Amino acid sequence: MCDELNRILKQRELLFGNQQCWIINKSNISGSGVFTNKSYETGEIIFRDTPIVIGPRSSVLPPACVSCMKMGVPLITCSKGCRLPVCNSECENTISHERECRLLLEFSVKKGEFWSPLLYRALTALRCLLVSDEEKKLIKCLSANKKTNHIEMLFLKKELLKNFSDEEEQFLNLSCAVLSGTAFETELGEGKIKASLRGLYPLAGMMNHSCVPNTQHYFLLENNIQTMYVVATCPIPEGMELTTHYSYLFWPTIIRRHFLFATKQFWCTCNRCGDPTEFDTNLSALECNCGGLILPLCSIDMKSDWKCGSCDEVVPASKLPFAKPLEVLNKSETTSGYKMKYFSIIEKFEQVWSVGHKNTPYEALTDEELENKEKITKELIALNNSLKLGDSRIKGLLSLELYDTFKEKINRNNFIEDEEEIDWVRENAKKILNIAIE
Ligand SMILES: C[S@@+](CC[C@H](N)C(=O)[O-])C[C@H]1O[C@@H](n2cnc3c(N)ncnc32)[C@H](O)[C@@H]1O
Repeated sequence: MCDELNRILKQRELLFGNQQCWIINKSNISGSGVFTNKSYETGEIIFRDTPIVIGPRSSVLPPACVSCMKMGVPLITCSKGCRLPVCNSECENTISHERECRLLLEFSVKKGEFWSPLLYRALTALRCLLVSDEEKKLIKCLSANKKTNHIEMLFLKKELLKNFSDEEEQFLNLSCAVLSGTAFETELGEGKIKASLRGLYPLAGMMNHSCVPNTQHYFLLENNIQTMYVVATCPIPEGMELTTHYSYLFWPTIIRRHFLFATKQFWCTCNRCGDPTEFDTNLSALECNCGGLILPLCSIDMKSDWKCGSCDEVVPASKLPFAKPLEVLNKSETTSGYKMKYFSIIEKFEQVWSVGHKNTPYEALTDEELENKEKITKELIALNNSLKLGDSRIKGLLSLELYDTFKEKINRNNFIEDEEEIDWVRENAKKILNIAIE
């Protein structure tokens, strides 16, 4: 399997002019993974990847033109009867749309006056039928979600009158499972109005998950291809496995692990998940009535007791507020009366993203509010560092917020403790986010 993958991926890479500095090998984390062939510095690009297919996500989201993927423009129904939304006749006549349009017509799309949201949501899976034979082989090598009964198949069957052949049906089912197991979310569009898409990036899709990943990625539209760049977030020695993350990294262990299980069907056992204190950040802790912190005795055993580090109170798993951990995400107070320390972290993030923006622009802030924004932004950057997340995207965004806070302080001639820090923070944001900053 690794040999076949290396061969096809290498050929693909040459097609896009990259130089191979990675290899697919057996992984100690799970199955196969991507390994480096040389060492990398923080911020260095490791590889570029291009999607086998890209298109709408299967969930309910505002639609975009299926050709140019523009959102927020009036959409019309393709006049040839495929019932997909396009924004004008030019988009209706692109080569890529004509191919999928023809395919849909071959399967006899049910008649209808308007474009079909169901076909729109199933389109990315359907596009898998149109890829080259070599790319079909690649799809067959990628990790598939174990779930069956894919919603896209239901949508297609509802909107098409003709049946798929057994071979087509099997490949479509597999494509749905691979999309759900391996696709990356991405956005296309200008300004704030962006279409939410998913793309099957075969090399990046071979990277295993870690809650302390050593890479992050960003997308650039190059020659009309939504290209993914995978970058080192810390120094990576030659031969090391490259890891990415499939869950939000500031969630506490119990939530990350349940999320990974719900979406990708595995229980993560990385170093961070195995450490009840999450590298001394206590991000997972519950606040005890005595003022101490309650932590799991074994953080990778979902049946483990939890214990307060100050008063030694033991909370059995059955009394924990996590009967349904993912529901905890929507509540600030947990049902059993214990508050999660994590909620104070969410509050801080919310403050950082809102103060200085929208209803409270920088000019309207009091000096005290400005100081507070600086303080909590620095706290969150420190938390990023304690969690060993290196030059993560969040650190880049936080650095940008801190830089804007410093700029406002300079405008006001307010005291700045460490003037060199301003340049350092600006350079950090620039480097991590790959953007120009004045
Ligand atoms: C995108 S694939 C990664 C490549 C995969 N290892 C392979 O051999 O095809 C994702 C799947 O790999 C496995 N996986 C990834 N990271 C993992 C981890 N940290 N622990 C356990 N399994 C993991 C899970 O089965 C997951 O659904």
